[in-house]
Order: sequence, then C-alpha cells, then structure tokens
Amino acid sequence: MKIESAVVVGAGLIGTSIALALREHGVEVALADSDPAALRLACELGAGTPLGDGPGTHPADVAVVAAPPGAVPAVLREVQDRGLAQVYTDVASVKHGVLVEAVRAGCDLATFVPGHPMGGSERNGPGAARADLFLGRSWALCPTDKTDPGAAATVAELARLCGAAPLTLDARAHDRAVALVSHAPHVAASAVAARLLEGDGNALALAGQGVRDVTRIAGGDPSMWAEILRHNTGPVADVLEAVAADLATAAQALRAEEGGTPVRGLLDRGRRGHERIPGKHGAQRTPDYAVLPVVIPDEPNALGRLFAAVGDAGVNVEDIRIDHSPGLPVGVAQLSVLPDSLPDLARALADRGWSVHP
Ligand SMILES: NC(=O)c1ccc[n+]([C@@H]2O[C@H](COP(=O)([O-])OP(=O)(O)OC[C@H]3O[C@@H](n4cnc5c(N)ncnc54)[C@H](O)[C@@H]3O)[C@@H](O)[C@H]2O)c1
Ligand SMILES: O=C(O)C(=O)C[C@]1(C(=O)O)C=C[C@@H](O)C=C1
Repeated sequence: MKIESAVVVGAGLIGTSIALALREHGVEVALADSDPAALRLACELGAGTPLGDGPGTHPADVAVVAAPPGAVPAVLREVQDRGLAQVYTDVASVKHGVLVEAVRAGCDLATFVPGHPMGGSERNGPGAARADLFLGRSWALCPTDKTDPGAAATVAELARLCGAAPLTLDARAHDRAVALVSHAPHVAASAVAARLLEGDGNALALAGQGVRDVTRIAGGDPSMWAEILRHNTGPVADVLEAVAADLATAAQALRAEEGGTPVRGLLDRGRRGHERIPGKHGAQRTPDYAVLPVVIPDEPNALGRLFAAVGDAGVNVEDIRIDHSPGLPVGVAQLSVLPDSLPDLARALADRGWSVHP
C-alpha cells in the first residue's frame, strides 16, 4: 500500500527521524508529543505539523507510536480509540512485554504491527533526529496471529520508506536477539564507562578513540534504558552472565600471569564475533559525504568566521563535528559536504587563510 499520510506520537529522536524520512517522500505527517517543546522543535525542523485534539476526520494511512516502552500501550489505546489511522505500529526496543501490556490495555491487535527500527543514537530528543537514521538498517516487525496481513504490509512499506530492511520475527525471538546485539552491549558499555569515574585527570586526558567507541552508547538516557531492560530481564541477564564469566576467567588468568591462554582465546573469539556483524547493516549510515578537516584556533568567534567563509564559498555543510583536545590552542572542525563540493570548498577556505586537510 502506498503511504500518503502518517501520524507520529512521540516526537523525540526516533519519532522525528521517522517523520523526517517520510517527509522526504512527500508523506503528510501530523505530530504529537506530551512535551510541547519537543513538538515545537520537531515541527520547526520540518518533520510535520501538530496533530489536532479531536478524532481523526480522515484516518491517516499509518500511526507510529514512538514513546518510551512503558508508555506505548496507553498511547496506542488512545490513538486507536480516536481512530487516527488505519494501521498502527510502535518502535519500542522490546516487543513481547509491550505486546502483553497492549493486550491488557485492550488495544486492537488486528491493526497493530509491533515494530523496532535498528537505528538510533545515544542522544535523545528531536534535536538529534535525522532523516537518514535508518538507512541500511534492519527494522524488526513482530506481527501476531491476530495481525491483519494488510497492516503488516503497510508497516513493512513504512520501514522501506525510511531506507530500512524489514525483518519479520516472533516477539520473544526478537527480544532474545536484541538482548545479544543491543541490550547486553549497552549494560557492558555502561560497566566500562562507570569505571571511568575512578580515573584521575591524567587517565582521562589519555582517552583515545578506543574507549570512546566502546562507551558511546553508555551516553544514552538512563531512564529510557532502565525501562527497556525492565521489559527484557531474562534474556539480557543470560547474556550478561556469559559475558561476566568470560571477564572473570580473563581476570583470573591475568592474575595468575598466564596471559597467553585463555585471554588469547577470548581475544580470538572476540575478533571472530566482531567479524560476524553484517557489513551492510553495520556500515556507516551517513550517505556519501566527504569530510574536510579544518584547523580552528581556540579563540572567540573562530567558528563564526569559519561558517562565514563557508557561506562565502556557497557550499552547504551537511554535518559538522568538532574535535578538540583539552589544553591545545587549536581544534579540528570536520565539515561533511557533498563530495562534488569538497575541492571548491577546500580551495575557497585555503584562499581565505584556513588550514585545510582534504
Ligand atoms: N534511542 C534509540 O536509539 C532507539 C532506537 C530504536 C528504538 N527506540 C525506541 O524508540 C522509542 C522512543 O525513543 P527515543 O530515543 O526517540 O526517545 P526520546 O526521549 O528522544 O523521545 C521520546 C518522546 O516521547 C515523548 N513521550 C513520552 N511519553 C509520551 C506520551 N504518553 N504521549 C506522547 N509523547 C510521549 C517524549 O516527550 C519524547 O519527546 C522508545 O520506545 C525506544 O525504546 C530507541
Ligand atoms: O546508538 C546507536 O547507534 C544505536 O543504534 C542504538 C540501538 C542499538 O543498540 O543498536 C539502541 C537501541 C535501539 O533499540 C536500537 C538501536
């Protein structure tokens, strides 16, 4: 079915990212959020227009409930009661527990297709949203035996419009799978990051990319993650016990100064496990931007001057990251631009005296 209109309830990171992706395909999107500031920002970003209060006059083709897992059943029941759409889905990171609570809340299961897009970020809120968040990612769909096949087809189409690959599986199987590939890794990252509280200033000054990579997801919202884990206790505990056993064995071996095995064995298994992450879905999701590193002095308005120079060059910056080490008088602005614009931008900035490193 062609999706022409959608309702998104929960205009945070995921809801706004879905809305932005749908807008790129000309889908009409109505947005709602219990937080008026989030709703305002999502609308300002071009993700849609505010949903009215009354019942839907024309039910949208699909409604997406993008609220935290514990809020999904009540919100779903409310939007179904208001008849806001023909088909409903959610994006909660856990499926079985949320489904059980949705049944308890009296939701209509024929029109509800539980879903979970496997793209995200450690940041939350609409300010972190991006239309390409789900590009090349899997999008789990967990229809039940009560789900109308037409509804499942519509939500699969929603996933495809967002650039993702729909993958249908049973809710419990989904929860076991994400315990392994998402939820236990999150707790493990938090455990490593929590150790950093013990580090002194020198230790933290030495932090390089390795610890940043391993702990990035630990920067996620603790309230949201507590809710996710509360809904997937057994499967996550199973994985954490296995990880803890590996870590305990490694620590014992190191204490006994027999570093060769089994620590070597764990490193070998780790490398093989890492290689199993599918290249396509694990690949960098950003489209083909070229990155131009520009050295910026650590002084007032350096970024203002850089942006003015970029503006003069007539180039659109798609994304920017600033790397800056404490104590250094300069930092590096990484400007992401369309590849064709890179040579012109590099030349224009160099002509204006900027130190560029294409
Ligand atoms: N963060 C991720 O990486 C990620 C990835 C995939 C799926 N998810 C799932 O997506 C959902 C949303 O997560 P997020 O990261 O976008 O969080 P978020 O905090 O960025 O957004 C959630 C939004 O829901 C709103 N909200 C809360 N209760 C509401 C209610 N009763 N009615 C209307 N709006 C309500 C909040 O105000 C907030 O704006 C969660 O269920 C999460 O499990 C998250
Ligand atoms: O932060 C990220 O990069 C994510 O993709 C987040 C991530 C994940 O573990 O893969 C986290 C939770 C979600 O339910 C889905 C995606």
